[in-house]
Amino acid sequence: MRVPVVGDQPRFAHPDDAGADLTAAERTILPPGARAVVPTGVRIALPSGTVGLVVPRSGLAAKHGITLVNSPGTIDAGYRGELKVIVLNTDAAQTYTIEAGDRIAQLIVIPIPPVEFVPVGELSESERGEAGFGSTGYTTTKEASDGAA
Ligand SMILES: O=c1ccn([C@H]2C[C@H](O)[C@@H](COP(=O)(O)OP(=O)(O)OP(=O)(O)O)O2)c(=O)[nH]1
Ligand SMILES: [Mg+2]
Repeated sequence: MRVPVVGDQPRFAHPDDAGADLTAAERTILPPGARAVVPTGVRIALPSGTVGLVVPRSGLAAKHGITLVNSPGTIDAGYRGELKVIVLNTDAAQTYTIEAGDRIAQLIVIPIPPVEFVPVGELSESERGEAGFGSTGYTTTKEASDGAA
């Protein structure tokens, strides 16, 4: 799939990577617990029938506690504005500084089917039914009776 881009990214670090790296266009200082909307300076035109998902980089998350507030961020195919990354410093003590040019997140492009929501009186039955929110239990030792719905 070819995706028109204005700007010099996103870039795949390896040919078979799912995520293409997005870089910060400006320096951003993140004290503990702070969030910021970081511009990337890039605009793209995703093909109809696809969505872009902005997801965290695991290295930044594991080493510095940097994640995304809205993970995954949704890039609509029709969006032509600048891609922005809403970063969050989850570290309790360390300030983290993003420098211009740093890779701060990655963009995954996936196909999505056309969807139409159709009102009906009743839904079809399924094995799960309405059970959720931990209904199958949490660990091998805790049971489903732990307050799950
Ligand atoms: O991490 C993100 C998330 C979104 N966007 C851009 C692309 C997306 O198509 C648009 C709208 O995003 P979303 O639908 O998540 O935000 P909203 O709050 O629902 O805004 P809107 O009312 O414009 O849909 O903002 C980004 O640049 N980065
Ligand atoms: Mg929206």
